[in-house]
Amino acid sequence: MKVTVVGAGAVGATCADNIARKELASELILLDIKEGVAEGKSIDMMQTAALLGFDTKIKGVTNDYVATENSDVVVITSGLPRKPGMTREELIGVNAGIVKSVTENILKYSPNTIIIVVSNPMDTMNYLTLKTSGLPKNKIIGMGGALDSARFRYYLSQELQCSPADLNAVVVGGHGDTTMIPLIKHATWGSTPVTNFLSEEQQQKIVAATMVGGATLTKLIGTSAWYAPGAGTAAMVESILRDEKKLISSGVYLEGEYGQSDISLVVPVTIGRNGWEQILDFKLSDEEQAAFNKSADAVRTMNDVLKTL
Ligand SMILES: NC(=O)c1ccc[n+]([C@@H]2O[C@H](COP(=O)([O-])OP(=O)(O)OC[C@H]3O[C@@H](n4cnc5c(N)ncnc54)[C@H](O)[C@@H]3O)[C@@H](O)[C@H]2O)c1
Ligand SMILES: O=C(O)C[C@H](O)C(=O)O
Repeated sequence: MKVTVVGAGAVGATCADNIARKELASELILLDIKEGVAEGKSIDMMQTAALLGFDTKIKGVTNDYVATENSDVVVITSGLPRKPGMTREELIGVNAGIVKSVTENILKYSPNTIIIVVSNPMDTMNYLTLKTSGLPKNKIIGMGGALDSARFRYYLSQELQCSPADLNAVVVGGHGDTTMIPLIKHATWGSTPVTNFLSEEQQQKIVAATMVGGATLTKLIGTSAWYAPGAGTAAMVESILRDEKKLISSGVYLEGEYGQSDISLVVPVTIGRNGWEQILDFKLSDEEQAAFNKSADAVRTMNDVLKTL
């Protein structure tokens, strides 16, 4: 199997590192526009192979799309990250141009690939990739829910003093500070609702912390996060290449599901060899559906900005 990761920055390199360590692919191409960066990081990672014992061959290239030919999966992480105080949406002007040109270049050499979009603002970048590529909708998947749901489980586990591995918790909506919706009433510990163990105040605190999870880290670090984003993206690559059909909430193109159409939003989906395969209907309450519709309005406003660029 062959995977290409575009963007050898913090998230792209971490994602590549996770893919190699798990031996998800035999061949891994890391591509960046900055001369030498992808080459250097690839050699650095390959020098861990003797220590970690993986067989994946990682090759770094500077803007050489020929090397990406016949990729089974392509991950797009190229683009600017936000700085403290910024929203993800403020990145649209620069990142839309980058994501569009990367998608066009990728398709020249891998016309049937599955694309995972990471660059922000993810919901709009995923929509843009779908419209630019003309690929079937199942082959374009936005990474955001994998990360936000992992953060949700982290904050729940801190409050419950339990293992995040024992928690099932899903975030839907947009991948934005105000658009994501951690579905706390659907979250379980074992098979019991977490709400049985948490006061209303604790629940609100967890939901609020999850929603600004990315902004909190950006403020602390000075740029946005990469360990969990890289791991979340690699988990999606794993579910595709191993045909695991794992339930991973992800950005997908909706055609009536969850009451929305002609938009990419994060919903619970299974991910397997065909890309995203099924959308699960979580039967949102009226209040949750209203929040989902509000997120859709905000994301649609950003999608409209694409027409002005
Ligand atoms: N969806 C999510 O959950 C999520 C999580 C984390 C980061 N992100 C987003 O991912 C993107 C990358 O974040 P990062 O922290 O890795 O940033 P970074 O600055 O460390 O890396 C970005 C890389 O993209 C490269 N690049 C820019 N234009 C390119 C082009 N045309 N072709 C190839 N490479 C190009 C840059 O040279 C740089 O190496 C940002 O937009 C960030 O907001 C999204
Ligand atoms: O917060 C960001 O801007 C990056 C990413 O979307 C995240 O949630 O970590």
